[in-house]
Amino acid sequence: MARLRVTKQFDWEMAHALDGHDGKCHNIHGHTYELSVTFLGTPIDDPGNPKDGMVIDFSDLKSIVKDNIVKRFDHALVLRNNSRFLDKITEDDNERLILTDYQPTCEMMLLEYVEIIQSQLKGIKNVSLHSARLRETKTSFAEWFANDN
Ligand SMILES: Nc1nc2c(c(=O)[nH]1)N=C([C@H](O)[C@H](O)COP(=O)(O)OP(=O)(O)OP(=O)(O)O)CN2
Repeated sequence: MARLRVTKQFDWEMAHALDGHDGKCHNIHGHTYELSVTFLGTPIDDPGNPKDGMVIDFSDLKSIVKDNIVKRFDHALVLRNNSRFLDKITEDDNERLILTDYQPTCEMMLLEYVEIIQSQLKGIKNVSLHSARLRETKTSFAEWFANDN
């Protein structure tokens, strides 16, 4: 059977700061992030199986991303764990403060999301993560492709 790709898109609101950046992005600011995830696989050929004809059920894909990424990052403030803002903002002030051990750029956050998604796919045969795109603004996004890695 032919292999093909299926894609699902998600979005959420999130703030971040790029400490040390030489432009305006060193300030705390927010974006509507859009994550697009594409899976490659062969449709299940098993009449009677509830997933017959699907590479991966869009609903299962939704659960993977919503439960593990969107629920955690939506309306979060993402700061590097040595951010200068940590003198002023704590989890008491902002219950959705997420600290990262990397600079929270579009690229680095996308790498974290790819790792999360891949860990959730372990044990699922016939399908793999093909690519993912994280859009930060109307004109800026980062992309990851399995073939590049
Ligand atoms: N390679 C990266 N460069 C920048 C990142 C990033 O994550 N990776 N992030 C920022 C800022 O956080 C923010 O996204 C601003 O980006 P920019 O595209 O410059 O946004 P603008 O709205 O100013 O751009 P327009 O072209 O006017 O839409 C900066 N760089």
